[in-house]
Amino acid sequence: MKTFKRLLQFAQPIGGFLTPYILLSILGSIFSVANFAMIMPVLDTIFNSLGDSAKPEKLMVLGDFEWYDLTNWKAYGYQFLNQMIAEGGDDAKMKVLYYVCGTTVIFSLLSNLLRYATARLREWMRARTVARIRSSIFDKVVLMDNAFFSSARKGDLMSRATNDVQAVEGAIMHGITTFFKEPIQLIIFFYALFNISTDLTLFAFILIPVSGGAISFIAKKLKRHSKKTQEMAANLLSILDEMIGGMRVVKAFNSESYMKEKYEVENKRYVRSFQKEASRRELASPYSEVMGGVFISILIIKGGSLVLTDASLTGSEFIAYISLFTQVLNPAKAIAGAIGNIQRGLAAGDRILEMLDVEIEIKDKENAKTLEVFDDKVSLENVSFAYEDKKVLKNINLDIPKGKTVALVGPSGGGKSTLSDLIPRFYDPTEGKITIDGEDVKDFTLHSLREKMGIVTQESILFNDTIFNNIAFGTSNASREEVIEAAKIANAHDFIMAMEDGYDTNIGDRGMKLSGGQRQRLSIARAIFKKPQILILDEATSALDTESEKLVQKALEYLMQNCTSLVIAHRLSTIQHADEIVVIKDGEIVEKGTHDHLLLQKGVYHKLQSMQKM
Ligand SMILES: Nc1ncnc2c1ncn2[C@@H]1O[C@H](COP(=O)(O)OP(=O)(O)OP(=O)(O)O)[C@@H](O)[C@H]1O
Repeated sequence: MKTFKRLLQFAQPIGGFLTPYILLSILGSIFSVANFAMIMPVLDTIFNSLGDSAKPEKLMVLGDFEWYDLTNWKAYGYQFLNQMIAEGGDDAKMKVLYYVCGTTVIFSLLSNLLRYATARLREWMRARTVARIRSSIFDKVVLMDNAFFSSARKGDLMSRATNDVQAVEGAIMHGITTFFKEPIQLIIFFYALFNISTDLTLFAFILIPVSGGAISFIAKKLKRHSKKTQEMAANLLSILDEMIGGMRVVKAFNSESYMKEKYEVENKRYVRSFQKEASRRELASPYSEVMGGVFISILIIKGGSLVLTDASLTGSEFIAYISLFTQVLNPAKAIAGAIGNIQRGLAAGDRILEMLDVEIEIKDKENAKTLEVFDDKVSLENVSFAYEDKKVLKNINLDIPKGKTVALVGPSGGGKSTLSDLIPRFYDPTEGKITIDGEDVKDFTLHSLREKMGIVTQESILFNDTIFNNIAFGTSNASREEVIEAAKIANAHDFIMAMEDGYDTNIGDRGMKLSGGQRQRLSIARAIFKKPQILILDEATSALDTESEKLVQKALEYLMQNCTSLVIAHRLSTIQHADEIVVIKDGEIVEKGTHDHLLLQKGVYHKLQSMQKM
């Protein structure tokens, strides 16, 4: 119930929807009852019991009787029909029949029009609510800490945002119908049934809880199973996602059958789980059908005895009662069917809410300041960092003075990328702090902090969009001149102009239509376009051939002149001119100094240099 309530909050403001929805449902149910009640005059006309009754002493006048007592409405209607018969000629009864059937058609039309209107309202509500859930998920994912993405599988996230949202969609639709519409229908139908026969309806009431108890028992079992099935669907999606992402490797290593097998195993587990769940869910419907059959039979026996022995019920009333009762079963069945669906949706809803509830650790603190200008230096003070339990950086002290270039070098896995991730706060240090001009970076808003930084990573991360939009990424009113200028500095202009649509060429998913070097030059252009004050280059030129590397290197050097830069490089030739070179090994700074100074030391840097020369 808590989950459902929270999901319903996405439907706010719900008042504007519920009032017309409930009103339309009430009206629809009234016309539906009236429609079924018309069977009484039809039967009474055909079986000749109309027109035989003695003339009443005083004619009933509309508005003169209690409107809530349906027997009065029946008497009024019969009085009207009797008059028609009394005043009509030989074919009066036939005319009455036409009249009654015409009215039935009108009632039927009205009740169905109203049903259609409620369905439209419900669909509108559902679409709006689900769109909001989807947006909330996206908004949350955008804000999530990087740490979340290393521990959670992408497929699982995707599955929550697609399959689970779909299941919730079904649950919301059924939920709205079940909680707001069907009970109204049930009340109105039961009101009519009580008016026809109190005895028979009281009797029916005894039977209902028996089936209700059994249905909720099935539903409970269903929920337990559901969560497992959703998780398996997420696994399937994960494997597919991994396979598509790693297609080249899968093919190059002839691992198609390995992947297929992996997928098949998971697919079979999913099917088994799904079947188990479906067989339980589908049980609800035949089960309620059978219960319905048993119900009706028992009612016919009881009602028949009221007609035959007691004579407290007329034949036409009895038939109308039974046909109305079959309609009562519809909302009751809908509720039973919906319980399963709602349980399924709630299990999915739990998974969605779990994701929305993930605590975001890297966020603006209260009263965070805007980082206006950067004047002096970026400092790492006794910084240590661990990915969960794995300590990756140990007690790092480092200054990056304004306008200078500091290079990080060292053996693979030493912690260079991790260190560079701490400055834009992709992660926060586990110990120590990072300051800009003496102030903790945590005191600044994330937006103003990251606004000052340009980052180019080993992997060029591009989006399925035009070249122009990829360079001007995140800026809505970028000028063409500025974009072109950035591309020229990054040595990307020429290859862009050689493409079919120039800057308006779409580069495909993650820039698939470009070569590795072209992708890298675009991400450099993107960083240049931002005119950053602090530049972080993590293997920014690794995917370039020697020729373009030289050109890009020049561009970067030009850029670095005006920037404060932190450069990570494996190829030491690219950072020889850095103001300071910092050697990181196993999470610790082992050497620091200029190129010449470090060579003289004959330590790790010297060793790395000699290895690259070989
Ligand atoms: N998201 C992560 N979760 C857990 N451990 C990680 C994560 N990212 C990196 N590591 C680990 O942290 C250590 C440092 O990694 P990092 O990428 O910072 O090293 P690096 O010096 O940049 O390496 P390379 O030069 O190969 O890029 C490695 O042992 C790596 O396995």
